Amino acid sequence: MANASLVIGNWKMNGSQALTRSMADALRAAVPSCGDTKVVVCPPYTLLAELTRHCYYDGIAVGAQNVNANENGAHTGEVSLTMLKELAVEYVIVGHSERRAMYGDDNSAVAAKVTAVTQAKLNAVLCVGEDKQQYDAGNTWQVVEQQLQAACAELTPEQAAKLVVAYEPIWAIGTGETATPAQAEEVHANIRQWLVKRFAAIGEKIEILYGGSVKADNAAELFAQQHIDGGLIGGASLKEDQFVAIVQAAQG
Ligand SMILES: O=C[C@H](O)COP(=O)(O)O
Repeated sequence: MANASLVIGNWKMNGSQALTRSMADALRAAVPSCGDTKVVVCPPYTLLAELTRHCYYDGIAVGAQNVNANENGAHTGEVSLTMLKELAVEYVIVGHSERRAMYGDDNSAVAAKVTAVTQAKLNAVLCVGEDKQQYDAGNTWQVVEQQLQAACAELTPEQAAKLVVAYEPIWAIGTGETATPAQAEEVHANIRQWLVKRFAAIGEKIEILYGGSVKADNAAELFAQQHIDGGLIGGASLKEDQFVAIVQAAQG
């Protein structure tokens, strides 16, 4: 049994055709069979086709970092779910804190995206998490609960089966400052309780990932926590050796 069932790399606005190929090769060589751990790589849109060409085999899936909830039409610069599906994308990150803070993804936009992604039968990776000020004020759970409530307001249990939740304390993203395993575990346990209350049996099965400065040297301890089902990895997912080591820590 793996320590963690899902590891997702979020390249953000980084990467190249060359990194796409070398990451695919590194993962293929180091983790030829990912066993119980699913590995997903989310590069920028422009690299999706290249990644699909190199990674389209069991165990490694392709993900996108965002999507437009509309089906098609006059939305200059946007990308639809149909377009992502044509590239064999299986996962879509929704509501990342960087999009919430810089690109206007408020709770209602996030809810529309989660609904659209799960309706299209892709996996929506819903990001939630508090900022430093909210953390210092002791409001972590209040913030996370509000984000969950807003994003899941319209979801049916069938759609919830395609949901993944990523808890990412904003103060730990790209800062090198990580929530301790115990801190993360406490929030994850609350998220699990909330999901079960909201979606009954399906809530037990929704994967809950931790994100925020996960590296090769802290991954195993985080993944060992009861309610941490895997990781959403930023910076370390751009380095082949780091990302492979994190996947191996997930495999146990
Ligand atoms: O999506 C990934 C998260 O924002 C975590 O990023 P990080 O691992 O660079 O802290």
